[in-house]
Amino acid sequence: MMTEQATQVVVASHNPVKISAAREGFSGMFPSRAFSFTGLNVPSGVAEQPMTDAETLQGARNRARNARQAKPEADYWVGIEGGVDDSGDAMETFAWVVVLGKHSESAAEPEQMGRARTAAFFQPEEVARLVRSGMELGPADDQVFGSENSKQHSGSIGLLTGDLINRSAYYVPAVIGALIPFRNPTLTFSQF
Ligand SMILES: O=P(O)(O)OP(=O)(O)OP(=O)(O)OC[C@H]1O[C@@H](n2cnc3c(O)ncnc32)[C@H](O)[C@@H]1O
Repeated sequence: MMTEQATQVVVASHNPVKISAAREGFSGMFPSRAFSFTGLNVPSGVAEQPMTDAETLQGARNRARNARQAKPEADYWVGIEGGVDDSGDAMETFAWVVVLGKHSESAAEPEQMGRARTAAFFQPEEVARLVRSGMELGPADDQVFGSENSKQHSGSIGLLTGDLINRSAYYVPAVIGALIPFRNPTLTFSQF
């Protein structure tokens, strides 16, 4: 009997919160399929701390594309980029998720892709001030909360909610959202 090969998903990061969010999102959307997940460090092509919505989306897209270039034999490539936007009256925090599917052989076939953004929340001024002065959000959180490497555990959202929602759980709905075009292949979603 032939054993079915697991569908290979490359997550463009070694951050365990991103890999576990991808795992939950894919298995939730496609419960009957077997997946294997690999983390891969690739350039995001944007600043270490993206400061606008557009830069954050660009980082997620670049990560997914660079992962596809580095591991073309996989089936899906996932770029997750956390960012902030300080253009309003306070510093908003969110992340973008971009999922790319296998390139079709035919040039006429559009690229398979999906994107979604997390919900947003606002940083307290104590953290925002440090980020405005050039610190990344992860280290700024650690300084304010006295934590260590929180970006790979609770994340900002976990520190601010007493872990009611941690960074991984916070990313799961956006991974699910980015998989909508793959779950609805007969519908048309715009390219980006
Ligand atoms: O190894 P990579 O994949 O780069 O993981 P990262 O945690 O550095 O993540 P990002 O590049 O996506 O995020 C840019 C910076 O913003 C921080 N950040 C973004 N969203 C965050 C969140 O929800 N909680 C904690 N830190 C966050 C992050 O830790 C970085 O310092």
